[in-house]
Amino acid sequence: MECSLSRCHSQAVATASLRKKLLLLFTMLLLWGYILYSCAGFCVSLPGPVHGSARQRAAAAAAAASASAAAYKVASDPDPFVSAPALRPRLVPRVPAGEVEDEEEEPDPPGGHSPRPPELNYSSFGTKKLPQAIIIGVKKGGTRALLEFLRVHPDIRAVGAEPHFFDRHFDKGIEWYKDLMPKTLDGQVTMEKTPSYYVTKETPPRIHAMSKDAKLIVVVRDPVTRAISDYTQTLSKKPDIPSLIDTSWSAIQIGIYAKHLENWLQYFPMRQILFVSGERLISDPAGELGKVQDFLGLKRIITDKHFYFNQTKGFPCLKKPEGSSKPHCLGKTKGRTHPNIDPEVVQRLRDFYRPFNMKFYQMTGQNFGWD
Ligand SMILES: Nc1ncnc2c1ncn2[C@@H]1O[C@H](COP(=O)(O)OS(=O)(=O)O)[C@@H](OP(=O)(O)O)[C@H]1O
Repeated sequence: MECSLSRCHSQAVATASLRKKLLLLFTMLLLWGYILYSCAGFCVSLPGPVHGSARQRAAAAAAAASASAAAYKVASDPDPFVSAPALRPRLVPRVPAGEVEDEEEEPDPPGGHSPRPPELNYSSFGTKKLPQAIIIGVKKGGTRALLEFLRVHPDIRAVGAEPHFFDRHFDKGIEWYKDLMPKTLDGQVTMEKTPSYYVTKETPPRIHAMSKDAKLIVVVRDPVTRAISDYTQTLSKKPDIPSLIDTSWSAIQIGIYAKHLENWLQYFPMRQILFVSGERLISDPAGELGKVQDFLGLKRIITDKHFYFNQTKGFPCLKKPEGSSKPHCLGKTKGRTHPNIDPEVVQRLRDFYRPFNMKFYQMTGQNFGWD
């Protein structure tokens, strides 16, 4: 079909302008799509200005979600504070050494990861990895407090419940274990805590076979107080436990830290094991957390400003976990009132542990001040 020169020209101009408009519209659509895609994942609950790369921001958001989930858990606890158990001086339960210890009383729900509101679910990001760092002990040392405090760090992702893979579920295979872990982005550290690992002979070679570079963290506490804490927990479940000090009782054996350390040193060098003071974790949580962050090769993000001392609970709590404005104390099974133990019994325990403590100080090069 023919057209006049001027008509053809105006048609050509109209087509070109329409093309331009369409191109502009398409570019805008693309841009909006990109912005929406980015925001859907990362913008939902960033707690405040977060600096750094997109990856760091994503990591910060993931940690915020984790901390927030922990706060949800505590908020749903009907009684966040302790109640005094019956006093049972002189009683120490007798349980054969090596018998399976009871579970932590307030793990996260089965399935491992902390409960997390759907809009804060970042689990689709990253990949599951085997842990690079494990809190291996000790039972009643303050392991839950350490893990919950560490979870504030944007570069730490941890499974909430105790997996007990290397001591109880080893037959389930390494893939089962890996599948319990939360997804992580590059540069984030995957962690778990199972306090019974420290005293289980099979565990060091098994962890070594998984990774000879694994970083191991042990929260140690005065073995006398630790034993009483363990006893208090057993008492809360079985009020009729027998009354005797018996050094073969596993709760007493757990406190012979030097003996257990020898097993670990057959597989791991001392530089790969960090000993956290359970006492300082209470008196100076930020100081202990500083050392742990250094050990893990992470920036010191968790500092004094994250903690406050809750007078009612008598323990430090998280002031404002990232992603939440609610303070976060551990639940009622953490920081229980201990029964009054006969001073004679306490003295016997002190005397029993003294030489093992000295050996432990010597092996670690640290004086924990328990005597
Ligand atoms: N911030 C904070 N809040 C509450 N409790 C704290 C805290 N820091 C350390 N602790 C001490 O942790 C003790 C329990 O240790 P674990 O978490 O290792 O216990 S368990 O082995 O997992 O059952 C627990 O022992 P008990 O005092 O005997 O209950 C506490 O003394």
